[in-house]
Amino acid sequence: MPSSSSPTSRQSVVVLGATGSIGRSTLDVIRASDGAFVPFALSAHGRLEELLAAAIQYRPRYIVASDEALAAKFDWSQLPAETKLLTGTSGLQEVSSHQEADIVVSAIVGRAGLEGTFAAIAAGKRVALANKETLVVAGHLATQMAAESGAEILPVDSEHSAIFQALKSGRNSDVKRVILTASGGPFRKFSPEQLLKVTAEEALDHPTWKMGPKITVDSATMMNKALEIIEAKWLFDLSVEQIEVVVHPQSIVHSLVEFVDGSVVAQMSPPDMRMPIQLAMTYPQRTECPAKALDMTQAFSLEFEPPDYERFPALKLGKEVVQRGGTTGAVLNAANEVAVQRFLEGKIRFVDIYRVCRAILDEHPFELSPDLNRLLELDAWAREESDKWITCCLQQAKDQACSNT
Ligand SMILES: NC(=O)C1=CN([C@@H]2O[C@H](COP(=O)(O)OP(=O)(O)OC[C@H]3O[C@@H](n4cnc5c(N)ncnc54)[C@H](OP(=O)(O)O)[C@@H]3O)[C@@H](O)[C@H]2O)C=CC1
Ligand SMILES: CC(=O)[C@@H](O)[C@H](O)COP(=O)(O)O
Ligand SMILES: [Mn+2]
Repeated sequence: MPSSSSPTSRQSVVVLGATGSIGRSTLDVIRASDGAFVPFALSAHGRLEELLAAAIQYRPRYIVASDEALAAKFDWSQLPAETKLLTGTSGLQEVSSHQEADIVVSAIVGRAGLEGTFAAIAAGKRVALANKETLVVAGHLATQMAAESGAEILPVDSEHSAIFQALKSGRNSDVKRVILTASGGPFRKFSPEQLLKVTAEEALDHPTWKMGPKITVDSATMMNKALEIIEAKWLFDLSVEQIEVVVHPQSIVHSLVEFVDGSVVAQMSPPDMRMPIQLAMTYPQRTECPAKALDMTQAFSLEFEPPDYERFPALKLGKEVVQRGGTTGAVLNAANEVAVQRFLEGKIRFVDIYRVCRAILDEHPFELSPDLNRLLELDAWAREESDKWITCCLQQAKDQACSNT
């Protein structure tokens, strides 16, 4: 069979978060697939004009406007007759578990991605998972449910896609460790003093990837790599000792796997998410991709350096959460989502993002075996506590106590 062959039958694709960075790249992949993939349902939250335009272009069976209040005010008169409008979380769940949906691309950002992803897992779908927060918050429940339902969780996150590919070189029992690459973000070379003053605009200027604002700030704090350590644990059933991080500023080597014989297998491609998105959809097949391949006729260099845990303390939280488990992932994720948002609003400093996460993790009522309801309760609790902590810190800053630390 030629390597550029398309999947044998048409696959109906649900794109949760179709208006985001991953969502738009997914639509590119679908467009380039020559009909091998067809959009079955598309969701959006705030960008309803874009959702409507996509409905007119792709004529999916469903669109989901997840913000019910916004959806109620929007003019849907141009919606094609064959496309049905659903709203809210129940709409996300309905399309993700629909019997005619083959693949669910989970590309909503943050905890908001959980309900749709869990519905897809429960229904036994192929889940092309970009929403790493599902595994950070509830990795033990998601993987257990997938084992029961027969759902396949295929990584979209570039590092995890690389590990998934490199693991094919040997037996899982012969893996010594996986090494996640990190770009180091825009502040890789900044001093602690410089980090005190960085702006949201600077944090949003990622050196190698164009992504949504939340993950871009996570890359700048290196919280993204902490979340990816947790994600790797659940995707590949690894112990904390088996996960390492190396800084690789070019974002060409997407990650590496070291086997017990000392051989290290890496996956390389230019930084373009369409490649891992497509692979998660076509696997085990590989097909031609709209993303460019590496040009090995040109000179280029690859650098690697150890991460600096002092300047980027958020990175330590990944291993801590893998070690402690239980409720820590849900609490860390919620505190981080709030802190990133407040940083983007100019309410707290860049360095305060870690401080909020540390404080809320330390004060939370730890439990070892929470169910999903309890995790979502703690998510809400951690959001409230994070905002209280920030308010208190801002109050103290007025007396210099916060800004001098
Ligand atoms: N971008 C990337 O290259 C990578 C992203 N990821 C992960 O993929 C996920 C998406 O990231 P990215 O595409 O960058 O993010 P974006 O911010 O670009 O897009 C987020 C998407 O989620 C939707 N959304 C936002 N809030 C809600 C909500 N409360 N309920 C339902 N939908 C909502 C948005 O809708 P709308 O725009 O209409 O408001 C949008 O479609 C994240 O989990 C991220 O960590 C992982 C690896 C790489
Ligand atoms: C594209 C992707 O997978 C992102 O998660 C990316 O890795 C972020 O870059 P950092 O390595 O800077 O976190
Ligand atoms: Mn990544």
